Amino acid sequence: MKYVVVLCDGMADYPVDQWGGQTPMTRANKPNMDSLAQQGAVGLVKTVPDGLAPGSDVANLSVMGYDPLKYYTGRSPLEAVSMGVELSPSDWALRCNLVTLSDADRYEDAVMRDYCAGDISSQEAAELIESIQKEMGGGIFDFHAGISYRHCLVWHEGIDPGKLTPPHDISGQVVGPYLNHSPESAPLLSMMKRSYEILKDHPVNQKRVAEGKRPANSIWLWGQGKKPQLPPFEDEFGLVGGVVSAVDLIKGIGYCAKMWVADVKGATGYIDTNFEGKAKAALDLLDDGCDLVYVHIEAPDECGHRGEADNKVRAIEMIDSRLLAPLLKGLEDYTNYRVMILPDHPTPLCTRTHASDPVPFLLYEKQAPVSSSVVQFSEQEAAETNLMVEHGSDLMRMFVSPDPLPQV
Ligand SMILES: O=C(O)[C@H](O)COP(=O)(O)O
Repeated sequence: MKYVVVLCDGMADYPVDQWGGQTPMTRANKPNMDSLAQQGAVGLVKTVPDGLAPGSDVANLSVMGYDPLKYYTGRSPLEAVSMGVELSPSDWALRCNLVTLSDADRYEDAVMRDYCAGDISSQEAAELIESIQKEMGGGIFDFHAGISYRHCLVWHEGIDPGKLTPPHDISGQVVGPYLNHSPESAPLLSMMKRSYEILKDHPVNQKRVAEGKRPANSIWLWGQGKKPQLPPFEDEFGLVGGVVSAVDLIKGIGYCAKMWVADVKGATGYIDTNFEGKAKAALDLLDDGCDLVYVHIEAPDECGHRGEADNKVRAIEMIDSRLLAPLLKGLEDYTNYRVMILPDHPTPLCTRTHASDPVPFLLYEKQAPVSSSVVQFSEQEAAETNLMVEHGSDLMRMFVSPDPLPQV
């Protein structure tokens, strides 16, 4: 038996008034997902435990079968592992976004124009992070360049700085009320403010502005944590697992769980990603010996954060036609296989950030189709089956169990 998880980050949403109550999932033309839902077990799963903030870190740990209440130690340390950044037990890792702030006399009065600095390229970002490291790193702080706007700060012998707000939570808002002025966070706030002076006239940004692109004129620090300890996936589930993703967060979880991690050329974390390449990488992992592969697609989440309604629908349609279709075709080489499809959390267009609502899932087995009343794979139809998985980390056990899939 082979197992494939297709994790459509942020895909769930709320009914959109301008669309007559449709959600991106019901508006999208996704015949492959709908066909699997018609023959599979469909329900809702609570991926974000009460008391934890909704994010892909917590939610994907759940879906991978790791209870976040037991294993979650912060977002950035997971990303740091994927970036090859060594963390000692006394190090704190923080996510370091490159963001676009509006011009303002005082840093506190600036507006968060863009949490992703116009989707800055990794190459441009590396030059900016190099300048930041040169001016502010090398002592107890070290900056490490990652992918696009996503980077890492290591605070050696650091402390917990307290509440730090993700920049994608405050798009379009004045940043002042969201800055942490505590003594513990003081060195971080000081570096954020100083970064504006380092970056605002940087040649990379001067060129971006001249090209009509948004400048990456500040770092924004959040997602702090310490080195995680995950039991190997194979020890937990008796299966060799693999991960396909464009983003360090998911690859980092894979590395921490001792899973195989693929690198896909052209995987971008946005709607211009290499959908077909991710499908091929997943099939290659299965052919090379993985029993289970976890394929993560970031695009619907990014479209949600950016309020790009039509692009979010397109992202779902491209997952269905350019990733799921070739994946299912390749899986036909196996006598039997199971597929699980779900988002990790909603990223509603109306809020442009994450929500903790339970999300729809489908479980399908080639040789054991389930008679289902479901017509479309959607938030509403998943709620109507009354199949509810209260503890998200239980879903993986249901998926890989030798027992038949639940009848709904
Ligand atoms: O900063 C990022 O990578 C994303 O905007 C955060 O969203 P995610 O938690 O859904 O990946």
